[in-house]
Amino acid sequence: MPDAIFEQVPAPAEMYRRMPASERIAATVQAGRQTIRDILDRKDDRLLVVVGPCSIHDTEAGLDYAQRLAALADELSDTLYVVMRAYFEKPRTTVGWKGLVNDPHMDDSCRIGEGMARARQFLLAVNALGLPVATEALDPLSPHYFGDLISWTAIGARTTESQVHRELSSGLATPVGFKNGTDGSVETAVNAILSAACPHAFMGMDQDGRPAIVRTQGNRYCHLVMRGGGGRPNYDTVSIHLAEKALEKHHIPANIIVDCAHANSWKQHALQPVVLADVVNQIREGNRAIRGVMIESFIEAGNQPIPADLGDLRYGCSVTDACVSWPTTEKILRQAGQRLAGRRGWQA
Ligand SMILES: O=C[C@H](O)[C@H](O)COP(=O)(O)O
Ligand SMILES: C=C(OP(=O)(O)O)C(=O)O
Repeated sequence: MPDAIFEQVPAPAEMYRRMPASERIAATVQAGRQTIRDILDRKDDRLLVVVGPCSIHDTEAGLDYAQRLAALADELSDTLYVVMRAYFEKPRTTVGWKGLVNDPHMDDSCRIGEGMARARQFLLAVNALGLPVATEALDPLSPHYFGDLISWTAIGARTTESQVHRELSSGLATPVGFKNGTDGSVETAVNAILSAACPHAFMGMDQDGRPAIVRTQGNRYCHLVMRGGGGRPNYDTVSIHLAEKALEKHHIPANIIVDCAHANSWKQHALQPVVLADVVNQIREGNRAIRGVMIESFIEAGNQPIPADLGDLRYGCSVTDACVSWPTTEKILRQAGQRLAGRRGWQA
């Protein structure tokens, strides 16, 4: 037995009963998943844009952001397919706040049951706006609690090499983007895509919270997310070209999403617009592999440490990685939309 203390939390089925998804919400999720599959299958030539805060710590500010984003998504829907980034679980390099699910009160009380419920409530509210949502799957049990409300999943750079996350991805109902490793290794993500495409059997839990053997069918909508690493970005033309070749070598569709943040911008939020503009240029120049981009954005630019008194938190400002502000987000997405407008069929 592990040397640990166990506290019970409600089973996923109980949370579904308390917070069910309406038909309209379920339709938003399904439409989100199908549109992303169509983008990956090159049946839809819009650019997928996964954009939103590095992490959700204040659901009120998160919803304020979602309302702004829903309007912008509508405005740009001819050329961009916008999905909100809503990350509730943060993989840390060493230690730090692990996100709303793990510690919803940001005080190390780690009321994980409450965190699951708050994440679910938030996802219901965002999907109710007609805005589909993307998240990172970190804890293998979390998708049981709110996976029905997610349209796109990321596996992070720190877990792309993990068998547990590859198995999990093989059974997710969403397209899954595997990040390249923190050392910049694309091979790690290629191996993850190959693994997750296959059926797996592993230990997990059912919706009633009972231990269960999980048997999956394999997920054929896994793809590569380039986020830079090993001390350098990898969104440049040559790196993208080499990644395409690595995918083709393994007969994997050459579908790439470029993360404009993280090592691609040396975690400097002010560089994300530069990366985005470069990627849009590559697409205008004829690149067909880049199907989407990721941007870390919130209401206020930058980030802030978590203060001892949470009353001192700055509204709408990230408590994890630095984000571009809302005005910058509007500006750069409108520019991307304009630069890609009239180019329908460029990727088909
Ligand atoms: O996107 C978020 C961070 O880059 C990731 O969680 C690692 O953060 P850390 O290095 O501050 O722990
Ligand atoms: C942790 C993240 O990214 P990465 O796994 O690329 O570091 C993230 O997108 O929040």
